Amino acid sequence: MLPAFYQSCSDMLRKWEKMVCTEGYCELDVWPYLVDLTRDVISRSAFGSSFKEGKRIFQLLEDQLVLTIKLIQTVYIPGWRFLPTKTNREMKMKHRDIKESLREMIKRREKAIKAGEESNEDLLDILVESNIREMEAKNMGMSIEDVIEECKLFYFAGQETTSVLLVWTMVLLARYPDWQSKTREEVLHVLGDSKPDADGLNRLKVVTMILYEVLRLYPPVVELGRSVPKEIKLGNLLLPAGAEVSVPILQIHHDKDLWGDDAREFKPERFAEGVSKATKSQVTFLPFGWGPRICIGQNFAMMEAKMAMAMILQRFWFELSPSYAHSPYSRATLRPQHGAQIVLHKLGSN
Ligand code: HEM
Repeated sequence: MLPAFYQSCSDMLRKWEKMVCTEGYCELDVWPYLVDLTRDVISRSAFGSSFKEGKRIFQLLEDQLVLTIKLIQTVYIPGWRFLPTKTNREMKMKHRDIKESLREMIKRREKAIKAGEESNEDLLDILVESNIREMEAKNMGMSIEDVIEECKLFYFAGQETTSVLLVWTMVLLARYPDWQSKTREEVLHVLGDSKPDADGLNRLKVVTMILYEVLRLYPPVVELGRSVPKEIKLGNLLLPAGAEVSVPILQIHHDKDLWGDDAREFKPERFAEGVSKATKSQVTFLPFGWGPRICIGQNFAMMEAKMAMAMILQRFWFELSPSYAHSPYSRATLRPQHGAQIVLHKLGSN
């Protein structure tokens, strides 16, 4: 996955470098760039060589989500979704487009795999390969609908969450210049100005501390929902079957009883000796969830974030713009409501 991370980060940073090249600095809202970056990464990782086509499919999925939210926000009338309204027709057209494009891609991949061509090692190849094996062994496998659902899950679970982590990391490093310098020192010490590799990224201890502290203060997913299928005793609580339980990640991460009086402060040093020391081995840090449904993309996200931050710090120093208004708000994830206006300076300029 590292080449995908590197390629996408380079594409974004090339744009930033162009913007700062005349004056040595520029002001920009980094949020849309970071959203684009993580979208690019997930498209490359899921669709590999068919990256451009994959990106178009993800755009269609995004459009569908916007239309779905629009439908949810209107008055519910039973049977309405079957009427040929403009929104319903648009939804259908997009669904058909996604299905046809994926069907074409899958067919091409199946043909290539059966002809013994080398795997792209992307999500689509893994799905198609395992499907071929299932079909051969049990004569049953995934339908196009199943593949669409898997692609949707990866896209929505893996894209916005990571851009949220990156945007709050930039905001906090801009707000705490000492930590920004410390982090850059480490990056330059470990990686110099060369291309980050897996070994180098794994040695970035301060960057990891920063990312954990950002995930604690601004967890991209603020709460988890769970249904209780059958009655269960949980400590002193008796939860009846059918109950809906919410795990308030944001509140747990900000709880003074669990984290101390400085729970609301940005103190990356609390993670200096890892997560278990910081949490005294209790389940109090759960940005990626916990238990059997824990995020399967957590290592992917951490490596992607390390690559992006290392490459940004190798090239720029940055501060918050006076036009930045701090307003985290939760809309599926914990986003910056008014964007993240940052003044970027080319490293070496004042
Ligand atoms: C900072 C980034 C990320 C955060 C904070 C995050 C957080 C989470 C959380 C809280 C869950 C729910 C766990 C639960 O229900 O207990 C989850 C599930 C999941 N995540 Fe992530 N995630 C991130 C990045 C990613 C990435 C990059 C991918 C894919 C490449 C990914 C794929 C998934 C999938 C497939 C699930 C569903 C797992 C299941 O239901 O078994 N996530 N994630």
